[in-house]
Amino acid sequence: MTRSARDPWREDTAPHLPARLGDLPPVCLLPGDPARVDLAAGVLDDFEILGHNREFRLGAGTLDGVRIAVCSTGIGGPSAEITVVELARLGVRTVLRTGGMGALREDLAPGSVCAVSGAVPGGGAGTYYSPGAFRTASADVLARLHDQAARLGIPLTEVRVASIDSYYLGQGRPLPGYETQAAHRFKELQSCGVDGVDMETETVLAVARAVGLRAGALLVAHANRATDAWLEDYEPAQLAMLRLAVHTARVLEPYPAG
Ligand SMILES: O=P(O)(O)O[C@H]1O[C@H](CO)[C@@H](O)[C@H]1O
Ligand SMILES: O=c1cc[nH]c(=O)[nH]1
Repeated sequence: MTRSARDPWREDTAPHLPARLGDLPPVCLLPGDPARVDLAAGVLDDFEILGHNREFRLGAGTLDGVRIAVCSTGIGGPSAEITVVELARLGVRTVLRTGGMGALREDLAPGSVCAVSGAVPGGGAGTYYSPGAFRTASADVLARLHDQAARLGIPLTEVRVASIDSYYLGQGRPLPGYETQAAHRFKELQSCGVDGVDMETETVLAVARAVGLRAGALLVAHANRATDAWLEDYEPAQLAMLRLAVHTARVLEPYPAG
């Protein structure tokens, strides 16, 4: 069978994600790190890995009988765009990023679990979708995250983020010979009205909106850039975030197609 370069699906199989039409439930969590897909086995029953291709590791499990998928996006906007576009065509209706961030606010200690209300535009691949628009999380996803956090006793802070397709200079980390540029860049980030930085949320929210999906983002602070603190024992914080994510996914009302 000859594939179209413009639309390189092989019948019902996605070009990048290891999945075919009909494989996935309507809700999918989106960690960046493929290893976080395996961690989801700690918060879901009957968890199984469905496939792995490049940075895209895909699994699914259940909570109280509700099936929930987990698919890693890899790092940055380009692979996050691919993930959201292909998940939409595979029949997923709601995506929830479950990622890490660098907090910019001093009071967000490493390990803090944060619900994203929105992301400022301009940081990555999301730029190709509604350029200049502030990216908001779906209101019902945000509301359910707060409900479930209260029910589970997980402290939750609402944040705005910038997603930057550059971990080092773009996030103001100094490199030899680039110290002044990095310091300037860090000040720029501190003054753009956001509480944290990551690398995918903006793209996930922007692309999801464009392809008709409901979307939200839950981020855990892996680091605090204001206090220069780094969380070495990261797994418990990731598990708290994943626990909140799956309980939220379980109670979301179905999101009907366009
Ligand atoms: O932990 P994840 O979800 O990958 O998220 C963060 O960690 C990576 C950088 O180390 C970037 O992907 C960033 O967004
Ligand atoms: O500093 C950080 C930590 C996690 N993720 C990022 O993008 N930056």
